[in-house]
Amino acid sequence: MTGVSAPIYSLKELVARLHEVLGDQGLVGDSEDNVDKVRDLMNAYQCDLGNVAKDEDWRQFALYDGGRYTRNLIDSGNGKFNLLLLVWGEGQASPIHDHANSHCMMKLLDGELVETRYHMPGSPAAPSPNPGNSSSSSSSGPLEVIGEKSLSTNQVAYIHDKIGLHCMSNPDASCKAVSLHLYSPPFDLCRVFDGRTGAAKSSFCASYYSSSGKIDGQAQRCVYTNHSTSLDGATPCFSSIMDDEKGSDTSSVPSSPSTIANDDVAAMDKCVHSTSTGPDQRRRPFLPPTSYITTTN
Ligand SMILES: N[C@@H](CS(=O)O)C(=O)O
Ligand SMILES: [Fe+2]
Repeated sequence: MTGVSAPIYSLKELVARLHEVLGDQGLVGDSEDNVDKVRDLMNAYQCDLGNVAKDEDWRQFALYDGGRYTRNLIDSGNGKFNLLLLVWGEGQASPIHDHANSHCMMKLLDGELVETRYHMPGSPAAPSPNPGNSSSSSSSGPLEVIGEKSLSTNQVAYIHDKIGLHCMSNPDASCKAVSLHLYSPPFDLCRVFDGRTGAAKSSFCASYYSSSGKIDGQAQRCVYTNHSTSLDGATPCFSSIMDDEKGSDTSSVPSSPSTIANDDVAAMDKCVHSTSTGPDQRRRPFLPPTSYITTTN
C-alpha cells in the first residue's frame, strides 16, 4: 500500500501527478503498487460537488448532446494512460465488456452509477464450455453476475479482466451521472458480451466525443451542468433540450430495438441485473451506447 495523497484540487494537478506515476511506463503487468498509487490519486481528487466554481474544473469536459453516453478525453497520458470523463444520460448503461487486459480506475463525480460485475467466461471460477477460447465469439452460456455495487459520489472503483467483466449503468431516470475513468495502458479494442449467451464480439472502444474539451465534428456543443449558467458559451443540457432531441432517440421506446441503428450493439446492451433488490421504479431500460462500435466477430 502507498500513503494517502494530499487533496488534489484540479484535474490539471491530477493529470500532472498521474504523469509522474504513469508517464514512463503506465500500469504494466501486476504492478499492484502503482495501482494503489493511482487509486490514491483518484481518491485525492476533490470534485467539490455542489460548488459550481470548483465543479467547473471537470464540467468543462462534461460534454454531452442528449444522445448516448459520451466519452470525453481529458489527457492521453504520454501514450501510457487515458483519462476520460464520461457523461451518462438518464437510464444509460455501457454494454457488458472487458478492458483488454488494461487497468481501469474510475471515480464517480456526480449522480449515481451501478457497477454490475460478471465472471469472465473461461476463467477458472466460472468454467466455460470452451476453455482456452475466451477471445472467440462463441457462446459460453449466460454470464454469471458476481457482484453489484452502487457507487456514491467521490467513490473510486477498480476493475481488471482478472476480476471480471462489468457494465456500468445510471439507474436514475431523471438525472445524469458523470464519472472519471483512467485506463492504463490505453486500448483501442475491447470485447462486448451478450449477458444471456456469453457471446463476445470485438468492439472499437477508442472513440471520443471530445478531446481536451473540444468537440470534433458536427455535434452540438452542450455542456452537462446542473446549474443555470452556461460555461464558455456552451449550451447547458437542460431536459427541454433533451426532449427536443428525442427524434431518433429510442430511449422512450425500449420495446422497439429494431429502431436502434446498430442491432449488434443493441443486442449486447442487456445489462443483466440481479433481481434480489426488487424492482426500482426509477430504473428505465438501458440504452445502447454510442461509444462501442462492433467491428468484427
Ligand atoms: N469502460 C467503459 C465505461 S465503463 O462501463 O467502465 C468505457 O470506457 O466506455
Ligand atoms: Fe468499463
